[in-house]
Amino acid sequence: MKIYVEENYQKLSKKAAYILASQVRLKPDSVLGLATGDTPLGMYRELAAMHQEEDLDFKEVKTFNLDEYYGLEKENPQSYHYYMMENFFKYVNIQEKNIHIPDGQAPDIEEACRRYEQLIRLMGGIDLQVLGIGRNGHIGFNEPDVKFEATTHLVQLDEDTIQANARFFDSIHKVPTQAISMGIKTIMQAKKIVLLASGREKREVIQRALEGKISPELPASVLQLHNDVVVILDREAAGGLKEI
Ligand SMILES: N[C@@H]1[C@@H](O)[C@H](O)[C@@H](COP(=O)(O)O)O[C@@H]1O
Repeated sequence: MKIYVEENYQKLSKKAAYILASQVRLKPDSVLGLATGDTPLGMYRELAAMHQEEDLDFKEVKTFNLDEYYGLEKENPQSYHYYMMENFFKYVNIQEKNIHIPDGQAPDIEEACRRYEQLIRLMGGIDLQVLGIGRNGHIGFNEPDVKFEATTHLVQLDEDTIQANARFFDSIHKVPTQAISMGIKTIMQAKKIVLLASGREKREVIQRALEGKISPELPASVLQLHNDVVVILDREAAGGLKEI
């Protein structure tokens, strides 16, 4: 595991964007696994700027998002579809046919999950997966006590996650209680993983995920078993690490 500690959020975002841009430059038809949440916003802004100013080309890039709320239409401003369009895709030259995000309204969820996994395999697997981390250690929407062997599936969200994400909704009662998420197995099959965490509120969970026991109780701890993980933290998030 390679851990970078950057001075602040802006530098963290630049570092993450630089790693993604290098991946795309080395392999223009890369398959990228993408995350939502507040943490990767700066990285998406940097990548959009690199597209405008340095011709970073997304024409052949394929993307698979980690997760989507269950029950929200794509047009809902709280959906991850909307987030991706508004914060990243509309600023770069990615082709719509190359964008994949779980369908939160799929009539047959199991079939949709199976198809999502098949598509990832068909595209040759994920070259680089970006991850954030939830306060409870979730990655994607893989909540504590998840099965490590799970692939894309319907998830029941934890109370803690619902509370953490309530800030994006008018009221906590509007936060969906379920989501479709890549599973831990899907994530662990990515060739390379980049985990981002910023801020004081991620300090404890980062320490436990990177230096604690590997256990389904803390889903992100499984990353200790992957052989190509880059962790990018700001100083605040790195503050609890003992080995830095
Ligand atoms: N499903 C997403 C995760 O993919 C994300 O990593 C996490 C942390 O979000 P943030 O970056 O806003 O702290 O929250 C959400 O629940």
